[in-house]
Amino acid sequence: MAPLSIGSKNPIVAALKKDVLDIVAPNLCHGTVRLDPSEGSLFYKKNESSEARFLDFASGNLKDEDIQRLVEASERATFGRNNEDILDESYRKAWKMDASQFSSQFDVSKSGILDIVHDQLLRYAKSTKNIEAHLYKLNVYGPGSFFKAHVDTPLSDKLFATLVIVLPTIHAGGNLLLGEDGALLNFDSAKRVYDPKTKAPRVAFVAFYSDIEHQVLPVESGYRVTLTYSLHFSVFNGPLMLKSLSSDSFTTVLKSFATAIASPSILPKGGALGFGLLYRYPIDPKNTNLREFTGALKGNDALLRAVCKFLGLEPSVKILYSEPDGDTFLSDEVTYGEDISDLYGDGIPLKKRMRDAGGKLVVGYGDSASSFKLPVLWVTQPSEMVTTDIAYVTYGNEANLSFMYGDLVLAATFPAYRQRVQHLKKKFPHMLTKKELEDIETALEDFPEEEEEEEKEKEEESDED
Ligand SMILES: O=C(O)CCC(=O)C(=O)O
Ligand SMILES: [Fe+2]
Repeated sequence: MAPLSIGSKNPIVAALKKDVLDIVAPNLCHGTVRLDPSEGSLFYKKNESSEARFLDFASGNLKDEDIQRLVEASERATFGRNNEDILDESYRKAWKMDASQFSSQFDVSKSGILDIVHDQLLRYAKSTKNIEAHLYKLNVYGPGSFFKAHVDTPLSDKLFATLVIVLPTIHAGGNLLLGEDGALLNFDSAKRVYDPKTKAPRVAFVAFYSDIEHQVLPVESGYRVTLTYSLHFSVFNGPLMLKSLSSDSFTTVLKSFATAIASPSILPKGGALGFGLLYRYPIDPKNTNLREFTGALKGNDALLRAVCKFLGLEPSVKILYSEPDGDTFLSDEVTYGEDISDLYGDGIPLKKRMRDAGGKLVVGYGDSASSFKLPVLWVTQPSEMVTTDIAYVTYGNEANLSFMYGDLVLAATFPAYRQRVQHLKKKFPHMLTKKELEDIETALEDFPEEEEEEEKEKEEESDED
C-alpha cells in the first residue's frame, strides 16, 4: 500500500490528534431503577401448546426452584462463531428464551433507563436522535454458567448499543465485564439488585456500544436472570443543537482545529483532514451507501464530526480501500461487486471501479487536489478495508452476517489556506488571539488570491490518469 500521509510530525497536527483522542465521551452507562411491585411479573411458556407460568421478581422471595422451572422452559444458549450457530458449553453455558416465549411487566420504555442512556451515550448527538429498545432475549445463568468474550452481532445498521437488564434474584458471581478483561467496567450485578438499606428488589442495568467486547463471569451460586435489548436509533428530529454540545471537550477540540486552520504548514493548497474512527459500525456488506450515513456516530466520533460541521469543514464518513501494495481510495460505497469478496477478485482494477463510483484516490498532502485526487492528511490512524476477513465478527452472540462491523474513516474538507482563514476570521473571530490574527495576515502575503485560482484550473485540466 502507498504510505499514508500521517501528519503527526507536524506539532500542530500532533496537538490536534491528542485533543481528538482525549475527548471524554462515555461509551457505557449503568445504574439501578426501582422495580414497582405491580411490574415485577414475568410470564412465560415453553411452547405454543404449553401452559403459561409466571415469576414475580418484585416479591423478593423467589426460590431457586422457581427459577429452575423457567430453566426447564428455556433452551441451551448458542452463539455465533463465524457464520455458524454453535452450542459449545466451553464458550457459553447459559439458557435462553426468545422474546416470543415470554412477556415481562417491567416496561423498559417507562422505566427511565432509556432517558439515562440517551443522556449518556448520545451526549453529542442528543437533539437529533431517539432510542428504540428491541427486546432480544431472556437469559438465565445458573451455578457455573458463563459467556466468554464476544461482541454482539449487528442485525441492523441502526444498532448502536446493547442494554442488559438484570432482574432481582439472589445470586453471587456472574459479573458482566466490559472491555478486554473488564478494562472498561466490572459490573457486579448480584450486589446491585437489592437496595443495600431497605433490601427492596430493584433492576440493575448496563448499556454499552455494541462493538465493545464483553463477557459474563461464572455464576457461583443462585440464578442470574437477564433481559437483553438492542438499542437502535430512530427518528431524526432535526438539526444538531449546538446547545447540547457545550462542553469542555467540544471547546478544546474546537480551539485545536482553529489553530490547525490558521497554520499555513497544514495542507496549504487544501485537501482533507482524515480521521480513523474510534468505534466500529454495522454496515451491510452488500449494499451500503455512506452518503446516507448521517446519524449513527458514537461518542468521540460523534463529537469529532460535530466540531468539523460547526467549523464548516463538511465532514463525511467514508470507507478506505487499499490495493495490496498499491493505491488507497476513499469511497462512499461499501462494495462494488456481488459481495465484498469480489472487490479484489474479478480483474477490474480497483482504480477504475473507484473512479466509476465517485471514489477518490488518496494522494500525499503535498500533492494537488483534482476531481479524482484528494490530498489527505491523516490526523488519527485510519484502518483500511483490505480483506474481507477482518470485518467479520469471529465470536458474536448470534450467527448472522447480514451486517458486519466495519472500520470507517471521517474525511473533513480542508480548504486552501486563504479560503479557510477568511472563513474562520469572518465566522469565528473570537476563536483567534490577536497574535494569531497578526500571524495569519503575515502568512497570507505568501498566498495571493488570483494565483490560487489559476493554479486550480491548471490542475483540473491536467488530471488525466
Ligand atoms: O447477560 C449478560 O449480562 C450479557 C449477555 C450477553 O452478552 C449476550 O447475550 O450477548
Ligand atoms: Fe453479548
